[in-house]
Amino acid sequence: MEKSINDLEGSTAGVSNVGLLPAESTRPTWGSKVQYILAQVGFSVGLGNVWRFPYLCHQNGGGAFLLLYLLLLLIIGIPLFFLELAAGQSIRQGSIGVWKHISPRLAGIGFASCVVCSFVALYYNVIIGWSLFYMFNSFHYPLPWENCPTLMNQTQEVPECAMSKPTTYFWYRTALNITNAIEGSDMNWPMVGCLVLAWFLVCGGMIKGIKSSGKVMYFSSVFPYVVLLCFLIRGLLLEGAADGIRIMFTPKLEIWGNVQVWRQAATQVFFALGLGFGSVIAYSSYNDRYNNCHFDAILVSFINFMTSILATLVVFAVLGFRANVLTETCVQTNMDKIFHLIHNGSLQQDIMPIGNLTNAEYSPWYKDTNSKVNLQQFGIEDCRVEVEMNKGVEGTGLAFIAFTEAMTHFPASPFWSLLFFLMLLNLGLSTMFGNMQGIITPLLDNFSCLRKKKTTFTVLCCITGLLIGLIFVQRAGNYYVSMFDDYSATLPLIIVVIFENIAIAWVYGAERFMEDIRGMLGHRPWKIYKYMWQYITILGMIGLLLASLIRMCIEKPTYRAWNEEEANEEMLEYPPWALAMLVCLIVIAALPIPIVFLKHTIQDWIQKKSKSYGDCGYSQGNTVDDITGPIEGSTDHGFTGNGYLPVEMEDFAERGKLLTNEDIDEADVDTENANG
Ligand SMILES: O=C(O)[C@@H]1CCCCN1
Ligand code: NA
Repeated sequence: MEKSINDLEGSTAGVSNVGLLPAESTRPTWGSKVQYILAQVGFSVGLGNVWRFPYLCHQNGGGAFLLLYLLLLLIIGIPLFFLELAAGQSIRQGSIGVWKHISPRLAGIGFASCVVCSFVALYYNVIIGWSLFYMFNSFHYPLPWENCPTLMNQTQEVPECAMSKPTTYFWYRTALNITNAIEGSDMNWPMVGCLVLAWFLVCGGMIKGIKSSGKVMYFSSVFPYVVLLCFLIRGLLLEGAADGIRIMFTPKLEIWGNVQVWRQAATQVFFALGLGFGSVIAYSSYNDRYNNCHFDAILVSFINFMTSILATLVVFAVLGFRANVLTETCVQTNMDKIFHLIHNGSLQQDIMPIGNLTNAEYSPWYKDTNSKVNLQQFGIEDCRVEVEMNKGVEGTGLAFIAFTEAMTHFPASPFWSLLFFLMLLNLGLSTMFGNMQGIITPLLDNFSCLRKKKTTFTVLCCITGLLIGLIFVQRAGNYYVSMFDDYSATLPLIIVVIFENIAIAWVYGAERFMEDIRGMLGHRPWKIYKYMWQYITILGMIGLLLASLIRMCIEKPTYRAWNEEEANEEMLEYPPWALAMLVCLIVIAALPIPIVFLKHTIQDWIQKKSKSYGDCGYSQGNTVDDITGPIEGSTDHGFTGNGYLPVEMEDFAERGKLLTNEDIDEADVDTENANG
């Protein structure tokens, strides 16, 4: 997709400036609608769908979480996704440009988008690195996570592995070589290598573009679905898979009362669609002006949602299988205990069930017997698939542990494993390209001095990303990934999107925006969107923001750590320095918004002052009008004064709309020169 944009940028020379709207005729457009949709899907569908969504679902009540997610997708996700698509398409600029266009004071929203995007890119590439690590390890037969390694010169298994599972051991010890807590700064050198490779791939993709045309894109977007489907079919054939899926779809409605679950569902909506990243805006800005962006919004959201469901089905099928095995072991252990107790006379012979109990029969038998004889006092416990389902598979490792486990049960397991990690690589890289575009494009647009050294700048970005990314490939790196994932990809996103929403619905004007969209679509979009943007999405997000803030204040933030000695996960509190770091993440991401706002407010104030003192030295950026020429008022949708903006702002909006990025940059430079 990068290629198409770059190509288009190069091919604009042949397009003549017809009519009075130079910006519209010089702006490059996508080669085809399919290409554009694939690019949007490629960016939005990513590791989050197979790695983040299933574990959130698993953590937060399965089916009930799914319903909640769908609800929030419909009332917050789609309206805001539509808003970003429409804004990009009508204003036809990258994230910084769009918000600057609405008001220069709001340009900070674009910078904040860039910061959030960089934070995500930093840890996202680490996950790609993990995938590469697993991919390389898939070339062994049997797979290295199939059996526990033995202690040196002995037949005994490594205790940490024997006490957990080979897949868990491989993840925590072999891949991450994780420390017991977030403290400690040893490097995990094999992972450093994988991260270098991951950044190398991203950098290569960014510089060269995807070489062999659209065909690669068709492949890279279809491939993940084929792999997921194969895995689903294979997964469904495993025993207990149906139970897993049944449990997933059984809504635990009580979680609807938990504000934190709402918060997690909503942030996942933002993360999945890429709201607030700026990449969506950048892509849609290359659209034809009359493209049906409402249809796109619904289509892309739908594909994204279905992908999450598909991935979750696979994960839950596998979890069900795993729970089935665990339950079997549990039943066996307890039956052995009962047998011994009867043998030494502690229990009556008649409670012993006749024949072997299946997993499904055990629990009813247990309940029935327990009401007659207190089995618990003998240390005999209930065994239920539902309970086993929740054991030990939470947090970021879920997909890696669950999937790797599944693959060991397939014939030709290394092949499947390779396929799976190739798929992750595929999903991750296309999203990383979108992310990098979300960082690099607005910066190049905004700082024209960088534009001549685009390649150097791209390489520098990647190297910086790699260097900062080294914190994630320490032995404690996984804990930083969780921290970034929990805090930098959540609260700041909400803040950015709230401001985006306010900027369009209240600064620019929802009615005006609706009219703009009418101009693009040919008909007015459903009226409900207006009310959504004006009230519902904003209130929803403010509620979310408050929920997140309150949680941060009353609840000590914790993280899931691996304890080597106990071979078990435990929740630990962040040390003070980590808390400080976490707060910094949020503050740094949100800071550009007030800074730019203040900068422009103060500048305007100074300008007004100097004007009222009759200072003629200042030219109010009128150079822009000279560039663009007259405005075609009648066919111009919405930007003619209808009282929503203060006059100066409206003026700016009018001018901005008719400019190419280059013009705006020149105008900025001119203004700055004039000011200086
Ligand atoms: O769900 C994902 O993996 C991506 C992350 C970046 C934004 C779009 N969605
Ligand atoms: Na992707």
